[in-house]
Amino acid sequence: MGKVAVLGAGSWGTALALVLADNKHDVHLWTHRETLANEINRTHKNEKYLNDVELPSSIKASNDLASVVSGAKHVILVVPTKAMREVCGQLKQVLNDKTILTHASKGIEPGTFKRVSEVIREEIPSHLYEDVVVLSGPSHAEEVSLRQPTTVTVSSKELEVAEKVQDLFINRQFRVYTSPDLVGVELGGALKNIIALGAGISDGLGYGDNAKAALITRGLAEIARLGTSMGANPLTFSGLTGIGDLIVTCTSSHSRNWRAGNKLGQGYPLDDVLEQMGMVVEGVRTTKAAYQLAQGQNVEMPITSGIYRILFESAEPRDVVDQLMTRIRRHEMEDLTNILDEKMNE
Ligand SMILES: NC(=O)C1=CN([C@@H]2O[C@H](COP(=O)(O)OP(=O)(O)OC[C@H]3O[C@@H](n4cnc5c(N)ncnc54)[C@H](OP(=O)(O)O)[C@@H]3O)[C@@H](O)[C@H]2O)C=CC1
Ligand SMILES: O=C(CO)COP(=O)(O)O
Repeated sequence: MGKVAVLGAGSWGTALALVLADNKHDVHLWTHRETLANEINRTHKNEKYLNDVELPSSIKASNDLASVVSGAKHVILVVPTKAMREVCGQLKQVLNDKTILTHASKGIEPGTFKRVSEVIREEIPSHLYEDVVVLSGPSHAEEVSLRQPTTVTVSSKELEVAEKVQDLFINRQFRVYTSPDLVGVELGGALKNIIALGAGISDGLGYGDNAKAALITRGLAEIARLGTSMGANPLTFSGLTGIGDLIVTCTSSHSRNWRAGNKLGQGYPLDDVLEQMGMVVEGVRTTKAAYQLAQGQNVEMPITSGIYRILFESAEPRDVVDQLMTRIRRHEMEDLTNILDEKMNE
């Protein structure tokens, strides 16, 4: 099997490195911290991000980006969305061979409203890669690292390239599907983090399963509304990278977005919550991006707007729930049936 470079030794990068090592690839894991690289090579653990999980010695960690990517047929980018431009800037200096670039990050950039694959394409000259692929779906690192059954989807502009990434990762515990809808796959993964913050807030306030089910279904409706306005296929949101990821993130205490929301619902201030997490909470930046996008495109996203007000305008969570519950009466499926009708007539 060939050499694969995984960039980002947080929880998800380390878990994906494990899947690749299980598939007998030659895995080189890059971290920007020399101390962490040394610790992983010495202890075969990544205590901070995946405590207790034993890493095989076939995973070699390093903070030397050039040596990590040298000769790698595949480069997997798994840093937080916020760090993606910076890491791509470093990567383009050291990429020599034409590789397949896959990212597994979930976010949208505030200000530019770019999806992660668009950020990568902007930063890395196209002669350095065959295609940019996204890997997304309901997949907490903690469960993947225990080899518990997990399903994800890969997508790219060229479906054959996504199929190569499917081959790279698929195994008996990690089932990989393909999708031609790159936009829908990336947006589903990014936008579900906003709703997961909301589910955490709801739980933190002491509301029950009814409220959470409402957030998941009405959240999906507004994800599909924004996603479709950006060119996604609405059906993608009923798949693994839409409702699948929404369920896993809104209902699991593994989710950092849910955990952060839960603390907010209990009344802790955002800055304190983020500091205590020590891991990335992508939903915060993506809420800002989605809120701005929705305003610009005139797309109605009441839950996202409410979460934006809690995060950035110090709105009281209970007041926001009250406002959501007393909005003007609507037909439940109004916008989704309109979208589907339009698609059918295309
Ligand atoms: N965890 C999960 O279960 C899943 C996560 N994802 C997505 O994967 C992406 C990464 O998340 P995850 O691994 O969980 O995040 P973590 O917070 O666990 O780890 C992030 C890693 O990125 C590193 N990093 C941060 N900034 C930079 C930088 N400027 N240059 C280089 N490295 C940097 C961090 O290093 P440092 O220690 O120095 O901060 C850390 O090693 C996110 O977009 C997330 O949504 C997707 C599916 C599942
Ligand atoms: O995307 C994830 C699972 O699919 C992980 O979600 P969190 O970033 O909220 O932990």
